[in-house]
Amino acid sequence: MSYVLGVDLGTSAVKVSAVDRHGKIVAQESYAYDLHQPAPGYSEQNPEDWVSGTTVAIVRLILNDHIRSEDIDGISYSGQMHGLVLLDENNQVLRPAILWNDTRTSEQRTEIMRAMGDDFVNITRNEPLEGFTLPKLLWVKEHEPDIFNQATTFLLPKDYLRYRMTGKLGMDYSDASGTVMIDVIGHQWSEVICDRFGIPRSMCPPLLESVDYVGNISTSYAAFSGLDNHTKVFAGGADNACGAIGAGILKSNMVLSSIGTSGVVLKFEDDPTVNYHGQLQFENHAIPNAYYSMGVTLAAGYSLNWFKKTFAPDEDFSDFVSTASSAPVGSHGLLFAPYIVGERAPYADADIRGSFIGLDGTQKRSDFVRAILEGIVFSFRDILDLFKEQGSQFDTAVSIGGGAKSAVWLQIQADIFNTKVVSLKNEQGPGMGAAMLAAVGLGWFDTLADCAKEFVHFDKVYRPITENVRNYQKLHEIYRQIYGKTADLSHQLLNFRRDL
Ligand SMILES: Nc1ncnc2c1ncn2[C@@H]1O[C@H](COP(=O)(O)OP(=O)(O)O)[C@@H](O)[C@H]1O
Ligand SMILES: O=C(CO)[C@@H](O)[C@H](O)COP(=O)(O)O
Repeated sequence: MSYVLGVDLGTSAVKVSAVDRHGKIVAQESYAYDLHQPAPGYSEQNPEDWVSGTTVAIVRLILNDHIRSEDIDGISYSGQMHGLVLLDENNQVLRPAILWNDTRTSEQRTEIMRAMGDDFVNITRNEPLEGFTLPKLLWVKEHEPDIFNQATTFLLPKDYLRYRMTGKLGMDYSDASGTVMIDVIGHQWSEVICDRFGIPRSMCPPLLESVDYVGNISTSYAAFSGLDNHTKVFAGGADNACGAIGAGILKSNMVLSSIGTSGVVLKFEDDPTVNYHGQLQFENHAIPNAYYSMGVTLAAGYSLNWFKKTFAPDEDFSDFVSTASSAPVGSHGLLFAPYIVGERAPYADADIRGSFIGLDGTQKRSDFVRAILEGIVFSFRDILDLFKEQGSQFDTAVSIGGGAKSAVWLQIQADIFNTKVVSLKNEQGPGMGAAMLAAVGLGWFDTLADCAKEFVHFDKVYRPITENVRNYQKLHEIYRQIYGKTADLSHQLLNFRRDL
């Protein structure tokens, strides 16, 4: 037998899938780790937890699922994006990783735009939002100069994991574009940006294509994990790029709707000159010389998790979510705006906070659950509308992530998008994308498109229901007003908390 491993290094857990030459997931193991929020807006993880979690999952694949290490021919990765990992001259981690959903960097964001304005957006094709890596580097430089001065390299989460498994430093373009430090079209670190913000060019790791072979599993990691050092390691990609590949989004008529901790609406870009002026993210793809754009809802599955953890901690997740089907479309007049950790798209506002609007004494808990599912999809619809304003047309939305496990949520997506929604047979978007990078890297297929034909299979189709579409259209008109009408109140309340 011959397998590849797709390592999906997520925010809540790492999932490792063993995939055969036909794209069948023969075994899968995962391991959850903690998120540390030491202050409002802060979000950190210990990089060592990623390494231990991945190793536990691999050991379980070998011992529990009887995947023989000599059969594992390749490994690649899908990684949570943007997180800053700082290493010293001995490649030791200097501080906890500052993650994509950490919003402490509003001042640095303003500073960057003040210094470079549109030039910055023209080079990186993105605004320097709080979640991205450059503002995090500048925050450390300003607030922890001793640490910054010891730093000789920075990496992103899955690059650190790959380093620990191979001893090789590098970063692929799809993840590097999320640092907002590369010239996206020129495919290189931007000297202008590094020089302007005093980031030594030597801190930037070598750039790789996602399918590039970086080396074999090192002897020391093989001894630690039970892997064999014949296993070839390929660079891997940003989770959203891998999610798109694993969901077969290889043409611009399809849109990806991903409900993980964060939510993503993503489009394959045929035209690299399209300009969203930073309102949407524009990134290098894991497919060589291709691009994609996306809008991110910071708290998608996270909103649902928060509600469940707070009000129904002991219930089974699926049972809890399915209670939404006992509430009607529109949740008896309850709307939820999912801005509970700030927002990125379409409102790049780290200080906005969420709301329930239309609370009524007759509403039940099921209305709240449904309102959360609906509010997240209304936020996705806002992003979809931005694509449509630029002339995009879609006939299919492919739904991935934990949220795609729920039939009621899939139907809500079809009704709010007014588009056919499909789920995947192997609901493993990013992990499958990672496995596909290894399969192409090994030469099992010539291109990712060829690999998709063998690996990606659609499952159920959810079609819009006309009456629901009409009602959701009316509700979306109301939902769209929430940001403008609550922004000032949210900002005042956040300042109140900060002053305590
Ligand atoms: N059975 C379920 N039905 C609907 N949503 C679910 C279910 N199980 C988990 N989720 C949602 O999926 C999210 C996790 O998705 P996942 O793609 O695994 O996230 P990540 O890669 O960000 O860790 C959770 O935040 C949760 O809200
Ligand atoms: O910040 C972004 C994309 O720009 C997030 O999508 C992260 O990449 C984390 O994703 P999940 O852990 O929610 O999948």
